[in-house]
Amino acid sequence: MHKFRSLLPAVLFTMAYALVSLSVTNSYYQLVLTLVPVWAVFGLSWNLLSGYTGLISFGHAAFFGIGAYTTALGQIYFDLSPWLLIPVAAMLGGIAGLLIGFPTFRLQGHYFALAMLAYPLAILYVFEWLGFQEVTLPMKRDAPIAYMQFGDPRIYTLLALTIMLATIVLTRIIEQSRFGMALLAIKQNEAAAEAAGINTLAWKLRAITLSGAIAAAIGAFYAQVLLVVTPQSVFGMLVSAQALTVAMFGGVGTVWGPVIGSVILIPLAETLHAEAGARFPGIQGVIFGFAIICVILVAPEGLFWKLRDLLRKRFARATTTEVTAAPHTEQPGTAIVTPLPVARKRATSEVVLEVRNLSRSFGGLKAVQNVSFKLHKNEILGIIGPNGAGKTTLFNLLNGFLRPDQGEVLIDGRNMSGERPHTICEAGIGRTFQVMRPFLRMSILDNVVVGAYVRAKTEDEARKLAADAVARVGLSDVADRVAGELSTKELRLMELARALAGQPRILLLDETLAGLGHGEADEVVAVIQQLARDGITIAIIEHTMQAMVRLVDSFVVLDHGAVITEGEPEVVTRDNRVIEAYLGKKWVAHAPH
Ligand SMILES: Nc1ncnc2c1ncn2[C@@H]1O[C@H](COP(=O)(O)OP(=O)(O)OP(=O)(O)O)[C@@H](O)[C@H]1O
Repeated sequence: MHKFRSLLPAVLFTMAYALVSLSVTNSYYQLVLTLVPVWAVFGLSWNLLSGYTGLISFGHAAFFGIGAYTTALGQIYFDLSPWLLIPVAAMLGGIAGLLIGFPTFRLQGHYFALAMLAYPLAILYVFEWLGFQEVTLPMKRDAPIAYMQFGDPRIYTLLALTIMLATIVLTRIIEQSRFGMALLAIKQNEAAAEAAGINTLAWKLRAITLSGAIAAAIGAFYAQVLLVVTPQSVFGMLVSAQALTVAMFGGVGTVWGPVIGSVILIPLAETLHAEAGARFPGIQGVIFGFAIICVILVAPEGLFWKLRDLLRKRFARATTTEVTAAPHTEQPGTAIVTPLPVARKRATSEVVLEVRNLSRSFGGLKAVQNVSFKLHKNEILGIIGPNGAGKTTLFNLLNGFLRPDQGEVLIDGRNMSGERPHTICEAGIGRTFQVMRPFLRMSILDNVVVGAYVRAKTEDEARKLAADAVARVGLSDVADRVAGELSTKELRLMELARALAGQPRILLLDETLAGLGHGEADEVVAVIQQLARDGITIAIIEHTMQAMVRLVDSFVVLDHGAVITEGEPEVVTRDNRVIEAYLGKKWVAHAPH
């Protein structure tokens, strides 16, 4: 019911648009009315990949053009109906997406955007060499319906609107599913998403396949509307720019963005082209360029988000008095805190994680050298060492962010070194980060849901696991707040909950107490102790020893990438090599023995 209600504005908008377009008789304006939903769908296809994952594509014309030529050539050479050719175009667009995505997703950020630029340009020249400079679709006056060649141009508008509504519904379904959540998580922090068990490459490939299919389908329909296809008009730079501009102008990462962008920009550009195109050729390009500059300056994420933020601020101001007058509720994070110290299951002799001779260098720097240790079930192991000792690099090797140059990581006796982070997460290892990696625009609960997908089969199960994890760290009261508004302590607890939601057997905590005040650190320590009591095995990196001495069962001490000693806290804290590594040689003489 809720899902249906969220589609209501789109349905009402489409119906109103259809009513307006039915009353227009001028064929030029009718064409403009058809082009608005056409470019909106193209923008929606771009949005599905770039708006949700943040991987900007400058080359969506590749898919659009493949679709346009499929329907044109399919009719010329095989006399097939566009009703069949449009789905075929979608399939070819999807395959092209997969083929393009596989090599190109190896690149990040600007490199990805630039590589995407190359595809439509390359295909454009191939089509020119092949002699498809200007392809005119054959006229089929005898079977206009079978060949989608309607005498009444309003039918094209209605068809374009139907495709637009279908794309909006599809995007909405994706948004509210594990697919959409995975894409948003990738956009905000790909490494954190991967560590939380999301197979980022697989989701990105699904996104580009679907995006390519939609772009090709609408390209095929566009060819059918214009009845003539040239390489420039479907593979050209302006076409790719059009997808990007309508989505960026209207708002990225929302179904409304491309629709708003199209409704405003397309009639503007088309009217100017008709009125002044003869005197100022390429005036559309100028309009799109100008629109991009305006958006970047005034509303970098697009009109939709700017308006939404303004409305929210106004609404928040109107309700401030009510909020301050509300009765004081308990502070977040306090409910679960129990006094220290507490009895828990002692570490057993069962080894759950074994590290054997692990090494990793960066150029000439040996960040981790020949490190070996064992982590026993129910143990809390502290990994300490001065700045640059190799602690975080060690965790990155354990959870698959880095491949070791040498050595093995055995989880329950199985060698997992070199596996991808989401696979290691699936095997039962959760982790948090020294520099926190929240998904800032998402609520606490949604942040944690992302971590639950690795275990949950259904959306409901994921929500339940996430709610349990949020309760375990004491954040239930603030679960709906956006992560960007949280304090350091709440963010640390949220990261802990995200790792917990995947029901790990082993947790790797990287400086979870960093940046916390004294009382706050005690609260987080209490949560960690509770997790250990619940049977989770923990390895925790910490810079300072004080907080750790009362928390851990044993230490591994690193210096210059190598283990200098290991053992119980009482022994390790008196070790001369440890004192020397932390305080320097001159302190060794004064150290109590
Ligand atoms: N990706 C990288 N490329 C090059 N050098 C790196 C890289 N990552 C880490 N290093 C270097 O490896 C060494 C170990 O770094 P690491 O971050 O693992 O230490 P750490 O013990 O976690 O330190 P800190 O307590 O300051 O976080 C440092 O000298 C660091 O500069």
